[in-house]
Amino acid sequence: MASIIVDIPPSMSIVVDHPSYSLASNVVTAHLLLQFIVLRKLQYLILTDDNPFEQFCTNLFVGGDDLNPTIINGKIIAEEIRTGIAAEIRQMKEATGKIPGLAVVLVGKRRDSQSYVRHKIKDCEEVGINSLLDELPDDCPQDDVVNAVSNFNKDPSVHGILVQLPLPKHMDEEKVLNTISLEKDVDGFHPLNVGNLAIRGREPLFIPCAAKACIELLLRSGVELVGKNVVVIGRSRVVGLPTSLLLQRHHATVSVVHAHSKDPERITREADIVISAAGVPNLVRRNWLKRGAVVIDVGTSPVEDPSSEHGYNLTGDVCYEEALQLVSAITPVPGGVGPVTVAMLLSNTLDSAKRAFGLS
Ligand SMILES: Nc1nc2c(c(=O)[nH]1)N[C@@H](CN(C=O)c1ccc(C(=O)N[C@@H](CCC(=O)O)C(=O)O)cc1)CN2
Repeated sequence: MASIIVDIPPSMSIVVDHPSYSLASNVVTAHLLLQFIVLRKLQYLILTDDNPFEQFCTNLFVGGDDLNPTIINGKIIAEEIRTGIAAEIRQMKEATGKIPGLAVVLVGKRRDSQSYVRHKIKDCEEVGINSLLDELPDDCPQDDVVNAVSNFNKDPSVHGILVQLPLPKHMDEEKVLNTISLEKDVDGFHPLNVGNLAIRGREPLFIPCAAKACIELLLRSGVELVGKNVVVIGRSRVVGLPTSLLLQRHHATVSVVHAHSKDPERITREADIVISAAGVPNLVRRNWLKRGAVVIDVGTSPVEDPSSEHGYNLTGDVCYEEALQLVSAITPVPGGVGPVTVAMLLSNTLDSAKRAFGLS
């Protein structure tokens, strides 16, 4: 086992004998630890793996309960965005006599997908977007989905098309998404839109909604991104990958943690901002977080709870109660990223209609 000896002040010395000793190479931290030992008249201090050295010291000496974290309210932010979109659509209607149209293809009867699609259609109605829904059975051939998309591609009243994911296992998601016309790809999942998001100097026509929602939540909460260490947990097509790409466009230093990452706790603990999109309830515990970090929780997993109204609770990736004790800002689940994701879909659909009507 490695050890480190720090002399402070001249007559005293401190020996840290622990695997996470490298964190202690920070002399300020060592000073703080020594002060603690002297103050409490301790003979020795045991550091365990879930109580790493630096985090332990930071929590002790910078104070543990004075942070008063900001709860970032996604419902209010989404409402503000929708109000702006509704006003623009009213103006558009006055100027052109036309409104934007969104087409949704829903395959199967997954309850979560049905619920998300309902949210999308309801929010479309609220802001004045016309919505069309094509529902297909779980066991339909892939060609039926491709045909549904192709029909919407040809329909001039449709400015945005989305295929609700995930698709049933027998379908090739990539092939289906490739059939969506680039100009109507309001989810931003078409490989050309993703590729253009990844390349500096290129502009994708659409950016995936959850990625946009994360950035919107951060910027509207006054969180600076330039030069910040951001850890994105998860690398999915829907959230993790596009969010990591979009953050780089905002000049953040981005690390992506995934199922094969070694020591994800340590990597995440170094982040100023953590965006978690793993879909694993309560994955991120207190010891994953740096004091004062900003946390955006994209996870929404149903966790069984017979005492709740629907028999389950929507649970985020981040252990909320634990995180509240040391973060500076956090999004709740529900009521955080989800509603803003849908607002971003409406915004992408409006942008698409503006392009089609020559208004942008
Ligand atoms: N084609 C797509 N499929 C999927 C996407 C997507 O962006 N495009 N994302 C997710 C699901 N999703 C949108 O489709 C989504 C998830 C969650 C919410 C939301 O508002 N959640 C609420 C709670 C809702 C409830 O109570 O049921 C919240 O977090 O407060 C909206 C959209 C996968 N598929």
